[in-house]
Amino acid sequence: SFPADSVPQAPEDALFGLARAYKADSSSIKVDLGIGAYRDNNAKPWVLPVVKKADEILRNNPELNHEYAPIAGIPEFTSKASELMLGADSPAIKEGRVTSMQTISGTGAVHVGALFLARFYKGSRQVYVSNPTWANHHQILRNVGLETVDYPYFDKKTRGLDFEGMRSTIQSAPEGSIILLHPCAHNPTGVDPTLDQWKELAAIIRSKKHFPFFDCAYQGFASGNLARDAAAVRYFIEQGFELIIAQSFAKNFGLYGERAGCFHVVTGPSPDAKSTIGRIASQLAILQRSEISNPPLYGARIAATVLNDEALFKEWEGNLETMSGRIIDMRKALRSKLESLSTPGTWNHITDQIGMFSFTGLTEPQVQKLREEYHIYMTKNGRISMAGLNTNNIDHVATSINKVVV
Ligand SMILES: Cc1[nH+]cc(COP(=O)(O)O)c(CN[C@@H](CCC(=O)O)C(=O)O)c1O
Repeated sequence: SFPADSVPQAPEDALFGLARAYKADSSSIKVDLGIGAYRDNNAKPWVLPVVKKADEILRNNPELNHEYAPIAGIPEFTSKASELMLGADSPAIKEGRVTSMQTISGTGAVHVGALFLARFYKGSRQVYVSNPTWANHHQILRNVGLETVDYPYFDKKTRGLDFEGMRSTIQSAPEGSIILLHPCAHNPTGVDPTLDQWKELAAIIRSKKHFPFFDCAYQGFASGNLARDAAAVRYFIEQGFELIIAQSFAKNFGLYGERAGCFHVVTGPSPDAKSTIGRIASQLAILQRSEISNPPLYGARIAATVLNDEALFKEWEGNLETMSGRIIDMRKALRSKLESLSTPGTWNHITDQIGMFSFTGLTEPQVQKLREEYHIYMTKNGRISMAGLNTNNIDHVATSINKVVV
C-alpha cells in the first residue's frame, strides 16, 4: 500500500542527523557545535536556576492538576508572552489589537502562522525568506502550500549583512508578499540589521504593502537584553503594521524539549481592530483544535511562574546574561586564538556576529575534515553553535580550524 515511488526515502534531518552522528562518535575529544542549544562550560545542557525554582513552586502547588489547557493555551502564559515580545506598555496590547495563542514551541508558532496565512491571507502566496535561513523554514512553509523565495542576506566577503541585496529584493518583490524576518540573533549567520536598517526595511515593506512575519527564537540571547532584542518587532508595531510573530521559549528558558512557545497576531490601528482580532482568534482556535487540540502544560507553567513574579523575572534576566555572556566570551576567545595562530583569513566576524551562532565561512570540505579528522561537529554550511565551545575544548577547536584552513 505504500510503494517506494509513493513513499521515497527522505534525507535525514541536517541538524538532528548531526546530533545522532555526534552521539555515536566514541572519541574522547569530540566537540558538538551543531544544534543551537545552550551548553555550560562543561558542555552540559543548563537547567536555568530560575527554572529549577519555578519547578519547585509548581510541585508544591496543591491546586495544580493535569486537566486540558484552553485551546489557546494558559492565559497566564500567553498574556505575559505578548508583553515580553511587544513591551508591557505596548499600545497594541492596550487597544486590544493583539491575539496570542500558545503553541508547540517556536516551530509550532511558525507552522500555525504559515497555516493561518495560507488559509486567510489575501495577498501573495510567496514568502520571502533570508538566504540562508533556519533549516526548517522552507519545509514548514511548503507543507501548508506557500511558496518560498530567497532574499539575499549574507555577504560572503564581509561575512556580514548583504543589506543592499536584502533591501532591493524586498523592494522588487510583488506587492503584498509575505516577508519572513529574524528579529534578532539571525540563524544561521549571527548577523542582524542595525535599527536604522530595520527602519529602512519597514519603509519599503510599508510602501509595497508586504506582510511581516517575525520568527523570534532568541529574545534575550542576542544582546542579553530582552527589550533590545525585541526592538525590531516593537518598531514595526509602533509604525502601525499588521503582522504576525512566532515566539520560542526553548533557548531563553532552556525549555527545549518542553516545547513552550507562543504565536501572536497584531492588527493595525483601526475602529474595527477589536472585532477583527476576535474573528482571527476564533479561526486560530479551529486550526489549533484540529491539530493539537490544546497545548502542553508544563513548559508554559514554568515560564508563566517566572514571567508573573518580579523577583523570579529579575533572576531570569540574570540567567540570560550568564548565557549570552558566556557565548560572547567564547566568541572573543575563538577569534583571538585563531588570530594568534595566524590562521589565514580574517576572523573579526566571530565577534561581530551575535547570538547563538557564528557563520564561520568554513567550506563544506573543511567542515567534513573537521568532523572526520578532529571529531568536531558543525552543520555543512559552516555554522557553529557557539555555546558548544568552552574553556576545555576551545584550543582543540581553534588549532583544528587552523589546520584545515589552508
Ligand atoms: C529561527 C528559529 N525559529 C524557530 C526555531 C524552533 O525552535 P523551537 O522553539 O525548539 O521549536 C529555531 C531553533 N533552531 C535551532 C534548534 C534546533 C532546530 O532546528 O529546531 C537550530 O537551528 O539549531 C530557530 O533557530
